[in-house]
Order: sequence, then C-alpha cells, then structure tokens
Amino acid sequence: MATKKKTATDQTKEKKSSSGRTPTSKKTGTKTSSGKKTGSQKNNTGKSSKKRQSVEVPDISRTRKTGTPVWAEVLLWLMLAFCIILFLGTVFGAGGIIGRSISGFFFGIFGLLAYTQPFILFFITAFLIANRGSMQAWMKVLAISLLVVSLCCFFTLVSHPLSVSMTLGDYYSSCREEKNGGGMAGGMIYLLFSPRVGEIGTWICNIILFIISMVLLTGYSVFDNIRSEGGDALGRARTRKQMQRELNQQKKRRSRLQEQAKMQQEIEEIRQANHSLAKEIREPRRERIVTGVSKNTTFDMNLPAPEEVHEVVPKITSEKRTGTAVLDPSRAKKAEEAVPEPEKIKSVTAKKVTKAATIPENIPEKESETVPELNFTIQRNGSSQVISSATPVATTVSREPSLGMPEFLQEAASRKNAREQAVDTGKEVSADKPVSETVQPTAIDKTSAEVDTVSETGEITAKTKLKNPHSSREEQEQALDSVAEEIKQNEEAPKVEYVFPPLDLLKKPSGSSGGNTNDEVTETARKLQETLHSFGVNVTVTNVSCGPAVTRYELQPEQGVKVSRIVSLADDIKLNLAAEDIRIEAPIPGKAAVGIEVPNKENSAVYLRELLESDEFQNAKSDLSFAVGKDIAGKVVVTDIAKMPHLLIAGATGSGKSVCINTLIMSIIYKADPEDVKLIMIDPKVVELSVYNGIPHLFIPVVTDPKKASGALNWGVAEMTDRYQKFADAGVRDLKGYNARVEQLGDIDDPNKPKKLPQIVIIVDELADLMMVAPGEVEDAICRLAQLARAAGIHLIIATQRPSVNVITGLIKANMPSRIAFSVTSGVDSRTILDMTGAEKLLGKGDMLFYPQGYSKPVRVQGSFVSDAEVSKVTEFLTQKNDMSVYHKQMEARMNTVAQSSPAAPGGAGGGNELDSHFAEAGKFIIEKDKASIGMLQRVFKIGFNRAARIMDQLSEAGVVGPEEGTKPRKVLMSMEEFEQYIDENV
Ligand SMILES: Nc1ncnc2c1ncn2[C@@H]1O[C@H](COP(=O)(O)OP(=O)(O)OP(=O)(O)O)[C@@H](O)[C@H]1O
Repeated sequence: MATKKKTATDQTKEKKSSSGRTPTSKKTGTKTSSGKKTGSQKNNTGKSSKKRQSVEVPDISRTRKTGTPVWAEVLLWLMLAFCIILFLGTVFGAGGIIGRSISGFFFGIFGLLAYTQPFILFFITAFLIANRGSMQAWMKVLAISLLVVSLCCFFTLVSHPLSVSMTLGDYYSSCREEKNGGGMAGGMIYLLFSPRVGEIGTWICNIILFIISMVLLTGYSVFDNIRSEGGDALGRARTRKQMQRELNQQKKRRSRLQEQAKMQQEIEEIRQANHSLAKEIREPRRERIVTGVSKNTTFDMNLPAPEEVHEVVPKITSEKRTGTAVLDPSRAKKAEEAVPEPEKIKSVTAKKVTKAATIPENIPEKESETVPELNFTIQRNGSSQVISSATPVATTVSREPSLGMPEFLQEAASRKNAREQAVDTGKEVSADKPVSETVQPTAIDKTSAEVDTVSETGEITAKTKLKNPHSSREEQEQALDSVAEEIKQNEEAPKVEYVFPPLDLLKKPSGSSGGNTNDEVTETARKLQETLHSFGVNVTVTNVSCGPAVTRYELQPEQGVKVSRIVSLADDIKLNLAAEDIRIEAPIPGKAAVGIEVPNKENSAVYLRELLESDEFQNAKSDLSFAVGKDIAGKVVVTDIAKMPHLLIAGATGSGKSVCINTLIMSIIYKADPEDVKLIMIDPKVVELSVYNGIPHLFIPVVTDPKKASGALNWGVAEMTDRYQKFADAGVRDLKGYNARVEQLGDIDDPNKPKKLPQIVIIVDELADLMMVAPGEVEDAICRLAQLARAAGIHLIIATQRPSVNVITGLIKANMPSRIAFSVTSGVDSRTILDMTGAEKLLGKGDMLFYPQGYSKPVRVQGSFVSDAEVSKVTEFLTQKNDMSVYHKQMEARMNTVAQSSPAAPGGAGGGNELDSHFAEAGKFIIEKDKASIGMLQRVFKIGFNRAARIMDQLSEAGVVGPEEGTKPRKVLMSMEEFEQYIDENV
C-alpha cells in the first residue's frame, strides 16, 4: 500500500513538474477526456516543446551571440578600472604606487600623449570587443597606433627633441621624469628618420605617417577624391550631351505621334463616311432623301418643258465599301477624297438619273434644331390619305392589311355557298358585293383541309345509348342521360328550316363616319411633334390611323432618342393635347415607330350592322365568326371563336361587356344555323341574356340561377366526355372529322344512324356571381372544359366585371388563352386580365384591348354596338319565323333535369330528403379521423361548400356528429360499428 501511495505521489510530482517545466518529449501531450489530441493542443504542444528545448539545454554562447560574451564584459570592466587608475595617475599623480608606476611607464613610452592613453586604451578595447573577429577593426586599431606614434614623433620634434648624445633609454627616462616630449615611441621614429633624412625630412615623413594613419582610420582617399572630381566634370558634360540627345528623340517621337493621331482621325472620318454611305445603300429606297421626284403622279399638260430631275444614287466603289483602303494612310487619303460629302453626293451623283416630272419644292429634312415638317399618311376605314404640310393632298387606297392583324381575322374569300342563298331570303346583305382585293385565303382553309381527313378504316358505330365513361359523378351521369334523352327527342322532331333574321332589323350606321377631320389630325400631329421637340425629343409623325374612338399617331424617333423618354413624357403630351387620356404603344409591334393613341373629340359608334354587312364577316367561313369591331385604322375585325378557343371578357361595370356578348351572340345568330351551333347561356344578372330565351340556338333556356349554373357547366363537361367517346368510336380526332364522317354515311335508312353534332358555345355573363356560390365546382368545370373542349367543339365565353384573382383564378386564366379587356379602374386589374397594363387607359363604351391567342400584343379595337331594342327585334323575328313551341317545352324539361342533377342544387343529387351519395363515405371518414369539418369534406370529396354543409347536416340528423358549436368543430358521436349498423338499417 505504502509503495503504491509513493508511486502515486511520485506520479503527481512528475505531473506537476511536467506541467511546470514543460515536458521535453514530443510524445507527451495533453489529451482530451476521450484520449484524443485536439488540433490546438497539438499546436500548443509543439510550440511549447520547442521552448522547452531551449530552456532545457542552455547555450550561453548562443544566447550571447547577439550580446557581449561574459569574458569580454569582464575584460571591459577590468580595462575600465585600469584606465581610471591610469587616468588618476597621469593627471592627478594619484592611484597609489600602481597608479604612479603605470602612469610613469606611459609617460616614458608616449610622452605627452600619455594623458590621452586611458581614453584611447578603453576605446580600443571596447571597439575590438564590439567587432570581434573583424579584420577591419584590427586595421582601425593599427591606424590609431600609427596616429599615436606619429603624434608622439610630432611632440618629440616640437617639445623635447632628442639630443645627439641621448639614447632611446635616456629619452624614455627623461620623458618619464619630465612628463614631456613624445616618449620612447616618438623618439624611436625620430631616431629612425632624423639621421637619414634630416630634421625637415623627419617632419615630412611624420606628416606622411600622420596622413597614412588618417587614411587608414577614415578610409577617405584623397586621390580618389581628386580623380572623382575630375571624372565628375567629364560625366556632367557627358550627361548634358545625353540629355540633349534624349530631348531631341522625344521631340521626334511626339511629332511622330501627332502625325499618327492625325492620320487616325483622317482614317476614322473616312470610315464614318464609308459607313454612312453603306447605310444609305442599305436603306430602303423610299427612305432615302430623294430630290427632284414629284409625289404628284398626275400628269399636268400645262406644265413647262420637263426639267431634269435628279435622284440621289450614291456611288460607292468596292474599295470604299469594304473599307480596306483605310488601313493604308496614303490610300486612306485617296479614299477620303473619293468619299463624297453630303453636298458632294448631291452634286456629283445628281447627273445619274433623269426623270420627266416636276421637282417638289419642299422635301422634309431631318433637322434636330427645328420641328420637322409634317408629312404622314392618314388611315381611315381601310383607305389611306397622304398629308403633307408642303405638298397638296393626294389620296391613295391602302391595300395593306391593318397592322398586327393575324390572317384569320382578315380571312375572306369568294365564298358563295348554299348558306348564303338561304341567308339571302332573310338577310339584306347583297351577295353581289365585289370581293375585296385585300382578302387572302387564310389558315382556316388549311385547318378545314386537315381536319377533314378521316381515317379510312374507321367506321362510325351508331350509339343508341349515350354514356359517360370518364365521369365519376352520379350527378353528371344523370345530367348526361337526361340531356341525351332530350337531344334525341329533338333530333327525332321534324326538322325546321332555319330562317336567318334580315339585317334591316338592325340599326343602320349614320352617314357621318365620325372621328377627327384631317385638319384636326394635322393639328394634333403638329402639336405632338412640337411638344416632344420642346422636351428635346425629336420625332417625325409618319402615319396616322383614325379609328372610331381613338386616333393613333405613329412617331419615328430620331437616331439616338430613347423610346422610354417618349413614354415618360406621357403626362406632358396629355397636357399639351388637352386629351382625356392617351395610351402609348412603344414600339408598335413590327414597326420602327412609337404609337400614341389620342381619343377622338367625337366618338363614333361602330354599329353591328355595318360589321355584319362587311366583306370580312360575309366571307368568313366559320359558323362561329364574331364581328368584334373596328381596329385603330377603322378596319373591320372579325374573329373565329372556334380558334380562340375560349374567351375571357373582363372590364369594369359599364365598360361594354354585355354589349360585346350581345354582338357575339348576334354574330352567331346571323352566321350559323342552329343545327350547327348551339348556345348555353348563363346569366346570373338575369336581365342581360334572358331576351334570348326562345331562339332556336339555345340548348337550354338561359340559366339565371347561379346554383343551377354549375349544373349547366357540369353538363358541358359530361357532353364533352361523351363526344370524345364518340370520336374515339368513329376513329376521328375532332368534331369536324366526326361530322364529316357522319356526312359520308349519307341517307342510310337506319333509325340509330349517328347525327351531326353541333358546336356548343357556353356563355357566362358574370363569373363572379357563380364563383361566389360554388367556387370549387365552377372552377373545376371551367378548367376541364377549357382544357379539353376545343376539339369537342365546345367553347367557353366568360365575362366578369370583377377582374380580381379570386374570380379569375390562376387556373381559369391559364386555360382561357384569348382575352378581351374593357376599361378597368387600375393597372393591377389590367394585369389580372391581360398580364400587362394598358386597359386602365381605355375609354369605356366598347373601347377594348383585344388579345386573342397567337397575338404578341393586344390590339385596340372599338367594339361593335347593338342596342337592346335591336336584339329584341331579332329574337322576336326568330321566335316567330322559327317555330320553337315544341322546342321550348323540351328545353324546359331538360333545364329542370339539369337543375335537379346539379350538385349545387338543394337536396343533393337525388333531391328531396334523400341522403347524399357521399353520405356513407363522409360518415366513415369523419369517424375515422374523429374530426368533423365541412372544409375537410370539401377537400376530400372535391365538392362545393353547399354540398359539404348538406352532408354535414345529414350526418348530424343521423346522430353521427353533434350539433354546431360556434367556431368549434362538431363532436363525433358514433363509432364505426354503430355507423355501419345505421347504414345497413337506413340506407
Ligand atoms: N361598343 C359600344 N359602342 C358604344 N357604346 C357602348 C358600346 N358598348 C357599350 N356601350 C355603352 O356602354 C353602356 C354600358 O355597356 P354594358 O351594359 O355592356 O356594360 P357592362 O360592362 O356590361 O356593365 P355591367 O357589368 O354593369 O353590366 C351601354 O349602355 C352603352 O351605352
């Protein structure tokens, strides 16, 4: 035990000592509790071990390397003592016996210089110690010794010369006694030189000795100095010469650089001249400044003899164009001479072209200091007129299609078909109207050609019973069955020939075309140019398009003018033109111009009749042609709903949505047979579309109850899925293919023969009202229809006055590619509709931004107008001429079925007190989760709030869940077994 204890104490001691002293071994290191060394510890250990080594093995010599060794220090101290004693002895005769004998010895050796010896001795000792091992130090000591000796000799010569009889020993004793002379050292030198070179010689030799000692001591070489002095003078002369030479070189270099810069400038000028010439060549001919060509193409017989007219044709050699000459200065100069200046161009090349015509007096010149003169074209109702402040007005007919209009909008061909003949009986439209030359065959031809190709192997299977394999909802199936039944009944009913309503039921446009007069347009164009010029933005009005509501001025900014500057001046332009609001289109798509749209002083309405009478509409092939209105240049805009394929119409209240929908419906009524196009109208506002009740195009009466509306949309979904099934059976891809296949069957005598399917347009006048009642279901139905219904020939037209994100949801927006934005209150609303601002600048009353699928930017259009009275007249005509009494009854019946089958309708799918089809599932789900909430049911079963609430009420009645408890969730009262038993007994 004792041994153990001792060992432990020893260990502790060792530890202590190791921690105090620091260990020597590298292996020893502090370990962490886990036994591992940390990095920092390792580092520390490393450092401390080095320290430890230096402490452990003290190396005095090494430590003293930088300082004085001990022995030297001791020596120095001893020397100091000796010198002090010497000093005391020599100066004061003190220092005792040792002091006196030492000083006597020093007087004997050095004579008078013995007084300096204590200092010299101490200095030499210290100096040698400080520069140990240095030869230089020894040399210095030698020099001092020589100096001392020469000084001793000097004192010998001066104070106490040696007599001839005296020996060196005598002289030593004499100096020691008298404390005078140069001592033995001086005497020795004297004796060395005096007998040989005489007294003077001794003096000289001593002086030389003195100089030598000084040279050795200071290292200063007199000869070197003399030589360097002489050399310096020579060097200075040389440097001066060198500097002169360099100055001359610099001058030469500078002048050469100046020459180069000059040459480069010349080259740059030539390059610019080449560039501008090349640009002139690239410029379209019409944009080049042409002199001497009259724009008046009418030949005047009274004109004087034809003058020579010159056209500028810049002559450019290949050398100039390629710009190779500029690399060679000499050639560059030649090229410069060859490159004509603007004046030169005029004069030199004017001789090239001669034409027999008058020379116009005023040619618009591009000047940045002055406002350019006006010279632009006014486009109005498809024709264009050239306006120039310098030349007389000449009118030319513009045959160019209006800007930004895709082909399918201008589609018109000489279509004289059976339908037109039928229309002629009722319509006022003259079939003998000349076909416009602007009309071109369009994509629609191609499309019809494409879709008409039907699979040769496929045969149409007659389907007696319609089914909906894709629909999972019971309601949808019910709706589908009932609607199918109704359709079947309709088909079996005797066919009534559709009588198209005559166009004279619609109001004729007034004689005046409206819009601004030419003078007003010119005045506004001038004001625009001046306003922008006053802000330092130079523009030229190149074209003016007079629309029914707005006039667009096309401005071409000068080179270097930023488009954003014009946009930023919108308010100033508005102020200067005193305009209500202006819209800037910067730049106009496809044009090198900025468009400023200024409202007309007088707004002219675009009557639907003039659009329906237009060639564009008359020649449009599609049954779903829609006369939208007139564009900014007064050109009729007709579009095909089938190609849209779904349209979202949004705008503030009173902006013209309902009128737009009316014109759309009227366009269909005037274009399509009810057999080809059917309409489903949903009008939660009740008053807007009810007037159409009774027209043959309606599938079901106008739906006004928002709760029933989602049922109608669901019916649309069911119809769509059914149609896809039919297409699949027939081996076709879309409605056109299917109808073509049906037509191929001809008049076979089979009661189950498939019938042609009409295109269906579902029109919703106020989406916001529907979204309030059943947002989930409406959104679902709209999205499903929008995604798939195009090929099935079902198209959606949805209007809303609330362009907020909870009405036009992201899903709806993504699935409605074509948009019409009427005037809205804010840019945010405009963004919601169009994904860009602009609609907030519209004027209302049918002023719209038309943005169908395929457009890069929305086009501003003034929508066509049809009054309620006109609509009433047309619907009256239709109900009278087309016997719809049977049809009405059937529609009523179908409407009721659809309404009942609507999931949003009260009473659920079965109506009355029947339990909802989701009742059992919902009950089980709630018991399983032990949580009852309507929102949860909505989410899980993807149903609307009303239905979920109804299921919850039914569950409450059945005692599955407790009553409502304010904001708290209802209590779950039944177990799974009890509920299953309940279902077995009651359901
Ligand atoms: N294309 C048009 N040309 C001339 N005036 C028009 C045009 N469209 C609409 N208006 C005028 O604007 C008024 C309001 O139009 P409309 O009823 O269509 O607006 P709305 O957007 O449907 O409004 P709300 O959402 O309140 O029903 C019309 O009574 C009519 O006088």
